[in-house]
Amino acid sequence: MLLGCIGDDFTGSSDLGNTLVKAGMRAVQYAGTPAAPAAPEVEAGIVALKSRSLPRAEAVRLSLEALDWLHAQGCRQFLFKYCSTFDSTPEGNIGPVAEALADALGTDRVIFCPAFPAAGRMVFQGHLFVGNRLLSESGMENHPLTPMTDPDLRRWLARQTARGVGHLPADAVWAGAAAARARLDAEVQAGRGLVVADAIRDQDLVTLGQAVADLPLLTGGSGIALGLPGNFRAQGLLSAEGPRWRGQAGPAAVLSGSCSRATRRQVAHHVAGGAPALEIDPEAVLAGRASARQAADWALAQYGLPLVYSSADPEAVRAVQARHGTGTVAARLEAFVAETARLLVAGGVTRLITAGGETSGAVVEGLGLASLEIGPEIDPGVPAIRAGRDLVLALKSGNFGAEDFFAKAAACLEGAGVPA
Ligand SMILES: Nc1ncnc2c1ncn2[C@@H]1O[C@H](COP(=O)(O)OP(=O)(O)OP(=O)(O)O)[C@@H](O)[C@H]1O
Ligand SMILES: O=C(O)[C@@H](O)C(=O)CO
Repeated sequence: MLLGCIGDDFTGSSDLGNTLVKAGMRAVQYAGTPAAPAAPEVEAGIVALKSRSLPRAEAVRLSLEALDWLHAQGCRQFLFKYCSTFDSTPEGNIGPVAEALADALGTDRVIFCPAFPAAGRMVFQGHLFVGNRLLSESGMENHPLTPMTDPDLRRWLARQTARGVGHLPADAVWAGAAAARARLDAEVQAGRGLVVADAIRDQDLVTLGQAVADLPLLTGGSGIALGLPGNFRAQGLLSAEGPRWRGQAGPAAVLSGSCSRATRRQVAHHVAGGAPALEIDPEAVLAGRASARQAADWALAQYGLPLVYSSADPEAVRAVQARHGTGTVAARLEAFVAETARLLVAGGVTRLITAGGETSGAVVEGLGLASLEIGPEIDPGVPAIRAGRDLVLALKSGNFGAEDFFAKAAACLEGAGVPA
């Protein structure tokens, strides 16, 4: 294993796997830190944690445990993957985890770059944009767990750490890898070792990857990995064969707990197209009036692509959270969706599509899946995944995917459009 990655959620980790596989690296995603060694052919290992919304001491502990395992697999470089919308609270976890990893690896310089231009995320003048809106006006200000109310990443990161936060501006990145590196080193000299880097195009991310090729740690969204396979290839370290993947026939279903704008549009599109859809009322789950058994039985009885969803608009989410507490609602809905997934797979579903990072994490953990082989891209940031002999998955980040994502994913998982 060459590259060791730690993802702070499950969909984000598969997004990173997608970037690496597209660039020709063999990537496997692990659900938590594995107990056993990795298979020898794995070139990039991604330990997916569900650490984005945990108390920060726990997020740090889990991340360091993952680092130890990746280190033991022989990794030469490490990447901490967080969300392209920098999802975190003023308490963390991005700053504290990055600091702990940097200390463990003995480095005093770390770049932070969530840019993912293909999904419309760009960093300029230290500010994060989603499409042509600032992060704080993109809908992310209403996120159920990590509302992002400040688009200035330097200011947001500074709230999470006592260390100096610096900036690597776009003009230094555009001047090439050597200039970008010189600017990074200058920031470190000035006492600002945690450096937010601008990037608005894929090429900027490749340049950044080249600029930090010799550093043990980098952090960012999946885009920050764009240049890394090239770095390893230039050293003759990658297999010429590249990744392999095969599709899977059989019944399919969609589970969505994501309340993000893109998911809500996908749910609306699916429903408007007349596909079978079952809305889950969180109040009914909390009161024990809706059960996973009922939801799974309903889905297993449908023709076409059934969708079970609790996705709701921000007002409805806030109302239920105010009545029961954010953590309680999330925990109960995630347990519900995990149990539904178990029953669906036990009932014969072989293609499972999940929407939402926390939701997908709950499903993968609930199904007890240990390692996921990353396959071809369905939509930017979302790959097809093989999770076992008969089970394939698509774990969709809340804000990713076109309107017809669910149907498209079901077709891709079956093998449509996938090179033999
Ligand atoms: N109707 C609802 N009311 C309140 N909370 C909900 C509702 N439906 C889902 N949730 C909870 O909201 C959270 C949504 O987070 P999740 O990470 O799954 O989606 P997301 O934030 O859109 O995705 P991502 O993290 O990939 O951006 C989950 O904890 C989920 O259980
Ligand atoms: O980076 C992203 O936007 C995604 O991979 C993700 O982490 C969303 O949860």
